[in-house]
Amino acid sequence: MTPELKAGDFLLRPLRPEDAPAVHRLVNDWSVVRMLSRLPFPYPRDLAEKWIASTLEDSARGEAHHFAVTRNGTLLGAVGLVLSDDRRSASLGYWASPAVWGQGMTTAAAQRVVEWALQVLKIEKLTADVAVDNPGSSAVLRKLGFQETGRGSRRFVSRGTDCPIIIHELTRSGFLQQEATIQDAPPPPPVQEKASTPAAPPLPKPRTLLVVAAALLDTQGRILLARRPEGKRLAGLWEFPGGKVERDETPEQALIREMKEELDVDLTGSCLAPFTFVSENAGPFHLLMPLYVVRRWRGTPAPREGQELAWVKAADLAKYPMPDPDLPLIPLLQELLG
Ligand SMILES: Nc1nc2c([nH]c(=O)n2[C@@H]2O[C@H](COP(=O)(O)OP(=O)(O)OP(=O)(O)O)[C@@H](O)[C@H]2O)c(=O)[nH]1
Repeated sequence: MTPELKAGDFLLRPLRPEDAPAVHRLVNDWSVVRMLSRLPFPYPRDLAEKWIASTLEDSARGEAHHFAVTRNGTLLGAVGLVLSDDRRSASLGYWASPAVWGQGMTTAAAQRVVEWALQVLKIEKLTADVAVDNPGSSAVLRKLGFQETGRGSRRFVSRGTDCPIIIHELTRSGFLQQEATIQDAPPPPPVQEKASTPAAPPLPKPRTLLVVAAALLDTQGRILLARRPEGKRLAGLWEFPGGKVERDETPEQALIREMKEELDVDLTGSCLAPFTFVSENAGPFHLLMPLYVVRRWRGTPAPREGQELAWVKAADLAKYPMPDPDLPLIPLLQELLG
């Protein structure tokens, strides 16, 4: 199902039947509809209703996810993803009310949907087509890290003719690389007086981030997972509770602090059994994450930071989308608890 996502001031949510008047008013505008290949102009009201109904069916089947972009309850545009049959790639599309053009809304909303698609749906490749006379839309895609991969032509119903288009693509690895480059941009190289052999482009500098996490096990051998809340990096993914080790803290002290802050449980004096660790590229940093197994604690885990909690059987772990670095932990926990 299509979730609710936050992007700054904007709430992205599934479309609803009652959005039809606003969708019709915003799309039935030549400056908007001329850039959307499949829609006629004028745009009839019943098409808005049919489109919204189809987005709900597609979402229930997991074939597409369309989001209404709203601010303070007002619908201002939409962002959509249509998945391929094998669910490994998707095409991205969007439109926005001209009243908010140039304010960064489309970039913010599309960026959030792209992150969600790559991180939560684990999509490998996103594509987007843009009419050549729509440079604003190409600029949005470039800001999201898309690259032009080709040119083509497509029939635009509203214009009654074929129009040249630019095909753009963003791969999951390209997205991760971009995240790393933005956060760890190395200083510019010193200017060289004489050009010798051309220097290889600088590799992003890996910064190792030490994060501790715990697999809290209940008496039935279920593991506690927490879902990262909207607004945090990797929002929507399930992970082992924990957090960054602060300066002057041991990993165990950090774990006790994080468990108190996040779950209001007290691990003081509990057996914190080192189980395994993650050492993986995690985009903007290299993640080093010791994972402890903890079977006893004081208190009942409660979501103190707006996260959702779930007690999950080892066999069901793969049903909960997790950050990529966590994936190798799943079979290890299944072996421990199997
Ligand atoms: N706690 C935890 N973090 C994980 C896991 N897997 C994983 O990639 N991470 C990453 O490790 C980093 C941990 O940072 P965090 O945001 O939880 O740490 P924190 O509680 O100190 O956060 P704060 O800086 O927002 O207060 C995040 O980038 C997170 O995505 C996991 O299983 N558990």
